[in-house]
Amino acid sequence: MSENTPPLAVPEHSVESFTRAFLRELNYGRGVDLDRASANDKYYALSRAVRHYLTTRWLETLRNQYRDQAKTVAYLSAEFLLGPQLENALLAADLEDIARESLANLGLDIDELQAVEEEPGLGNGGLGRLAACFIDSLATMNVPTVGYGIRYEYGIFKQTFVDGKQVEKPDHWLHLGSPWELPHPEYSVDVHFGGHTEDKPDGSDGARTWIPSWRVTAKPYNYMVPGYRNGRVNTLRLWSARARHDFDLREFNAGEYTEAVRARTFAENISKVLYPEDSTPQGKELRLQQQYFFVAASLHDFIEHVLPRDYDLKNLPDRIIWQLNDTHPVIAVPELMRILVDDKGWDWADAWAVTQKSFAYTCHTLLPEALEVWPVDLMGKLLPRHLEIIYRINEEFLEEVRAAFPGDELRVRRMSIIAEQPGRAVRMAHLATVAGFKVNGVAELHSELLKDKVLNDFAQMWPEKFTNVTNGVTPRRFIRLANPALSELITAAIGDGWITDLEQLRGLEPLADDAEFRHAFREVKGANKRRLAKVLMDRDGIELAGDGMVDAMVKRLHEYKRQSLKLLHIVSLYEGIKSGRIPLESVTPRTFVFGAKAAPGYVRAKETIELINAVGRTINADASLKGRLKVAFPPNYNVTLAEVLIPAADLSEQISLAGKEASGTGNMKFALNGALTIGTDDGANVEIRKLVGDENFFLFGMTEPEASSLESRGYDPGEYYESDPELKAALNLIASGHFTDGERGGAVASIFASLTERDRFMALADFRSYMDTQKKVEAAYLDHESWSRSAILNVARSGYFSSDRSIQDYLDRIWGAKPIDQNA
Ligand SMILES: [N-]=[N+]=N[C@]1([C@H](N)O)O[C@H](CO)[C@@H](O)[C@H](O)[C@H]1O
Repeated sequence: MSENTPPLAVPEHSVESFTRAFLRELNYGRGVDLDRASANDKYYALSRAVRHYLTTRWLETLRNQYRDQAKTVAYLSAEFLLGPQLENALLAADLEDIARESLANLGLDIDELQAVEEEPGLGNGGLGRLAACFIDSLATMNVPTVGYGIRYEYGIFKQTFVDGKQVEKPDHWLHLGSPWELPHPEYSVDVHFGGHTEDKPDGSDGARTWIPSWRVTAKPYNYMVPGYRNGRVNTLRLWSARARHDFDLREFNAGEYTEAVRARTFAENISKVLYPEDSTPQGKELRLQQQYFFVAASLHDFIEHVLPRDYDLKNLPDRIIWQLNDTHPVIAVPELMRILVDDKGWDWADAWAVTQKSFAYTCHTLLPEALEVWPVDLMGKLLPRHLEIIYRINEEFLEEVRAAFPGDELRVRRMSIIAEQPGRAVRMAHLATVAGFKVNGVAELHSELLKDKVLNDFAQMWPEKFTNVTNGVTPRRFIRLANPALSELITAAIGDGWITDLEQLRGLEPLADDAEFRHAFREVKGANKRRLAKVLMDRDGIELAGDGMVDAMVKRLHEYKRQSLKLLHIVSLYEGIKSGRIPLESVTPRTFVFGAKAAPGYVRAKETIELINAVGRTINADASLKGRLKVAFPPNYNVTLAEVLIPAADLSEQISLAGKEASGTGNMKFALNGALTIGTDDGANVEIRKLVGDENFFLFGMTEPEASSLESRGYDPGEYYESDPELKAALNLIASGHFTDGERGGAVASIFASLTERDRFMALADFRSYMDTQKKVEAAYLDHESWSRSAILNVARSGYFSSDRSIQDYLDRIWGAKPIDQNA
């Protein structure tokens, strides 16, 4: 900092100074008076006032980062499901009470202003939310970090229900602008596409010249990522696509008005909208454009804008680690090779040596269809130079395979980065595994299955490359912000150290045996249920079963997650009551809460939503059930709703077929908020059960080995349908059109057929075990003391599932970056 730059003063932490900052932003920032200000004006002014308190730390962090040139983690992710920003900024800046009092003095209710915020829905589900939790932990743990992603103009669609069917609405989250982003057009980067390549006569080994045919401008928007009261504010840099020239005057003058703006719309399409698929990639060209767009801009930004001019890129791996969040950013590998060989004139071998030390890859799935492959024609048309580089990487890699496994051409074909069947295509997971120096799964079981099955050939060749880092969630958002009542109870008992050291929750274990604490714990859960009931009534006119069990299943709608199995439980219970098989008074009052978006093109998923709503409508309208059973399916499940729903739950449904859910993170959030889990031994459920204890977890269903051996033996769902009368009765009731005004076709017919004929994810095979375990749940719930005891032990023993612990594992096992104390 040059001597004549006066140090930036941190605003005083007082109601008076906060009020001044708020009014200054309102008057000078928004140009309005308090009595004429709109809700958005007040929300904007409030957000900007809070930003003041964090900006000084932000600038200090950036200044120190340039000064120290410390090793930085660059988290490359096509998705960041950030959630509401204001509440998190207030918490990080320790301004909650000050802001609340300051606004109250002005006759304003801070909760009302917070509700104005449109949450940035820049992600689909677990993968995007994990990225957001991780950058929160990296900042709170003082790790120099930059998150790189895309500033989609339209985030994940808004879900509405019309006659129970999902109807998507565009999520124009920026229509009122966002007070949390700072554009930096001066750091814009040109990103090229298309064209062809030519020899580079005097070039270094492997160098060629790329003649692109078109380009767009990547404009960066910076977002603050504040650490929790530690003086560090890291940066999330999201790129927005712009045409080089917004407007072509020549075209306009020639009267080609549409032509004049064509380039602009074309370019802006790249960051227009998030692809709404979760675990089933869209092979569309625009998707590959999006991936290359943000990756190319990010690499250029760091190498050309962050590193000192004369930085020797040979040392790049000591200065930055590029973490690849799934295969979406893997095109970064040939991009770095292109920069080093074509632009910097390095020899291929030197470039490859640095590239192999610069990237690490996190795989988030086990579903073969979720592994991205790009047809070579499409890659060759859009990124001709990158395809050439991938071919050479593959060539040299297959030489290595042949050397390690002489004569095993089948292995060579299996491992090749280029698939030959059904069409020639680039296997992005193979490219990531060949180039990455570390490959990790996101839960112990997942990482084992990656080594034993999905990437087994690679694990045999490079066993040391494979590791595991079990996912985690940030306790700042998912306990402290989402569940203030529980936070106060915990802090009163063990202090507030748990917020940044979640293992301290262990201190609660003895209190599980304390009747008074159990009572207080139930009071908190009860209050959270009443809060949820009010939100669902105000938001969607939905009623909960008065003071009953809240049984929640909230996650994307996907057949492997088995919302259909949950539905079979509800229908079987209902059928049992209606047929007299189950006495109504023996049924524990229960509300089945669903939250789930289906990818717009995923027909079976949308049919399942339709059927859940149909069953819900019938049950909720059935007076004979005396309100004992309720189905609540609030539309548009997102981070904001999760923060109200999860703290209110008693039972967490984690019922995927074993071997299909890589990890899950909702399961962790529920356990940390005192819900008991009914689940299979899948993903992170296995580690949750191990830590909380079998007696505090409702395990059911086949294990992964049992499921895969049933599959290999040939699974016939019809056998289960025929042999289990309760199952048959439930399926037949659905098929009869009972829930669909007699309609037996459409969703009813296709779901009945898919479950009784194919049932790829074996819902019918696990039905009996699930039903029997649900009976254990009912019995256990009747004993409130033992239930609360188990719930408290779930909280106390789930500290491991903090994303801070995940980040420490990444630091220890993969990154080698170090926390840098800002205040040192
Ligand atoms: N894509 N993807 N993968 C997922 C989730 N659907 O986003 O990533 C999440 C984050 O790793 C996992 O918890 C989850 O099991 C997995 O299916």
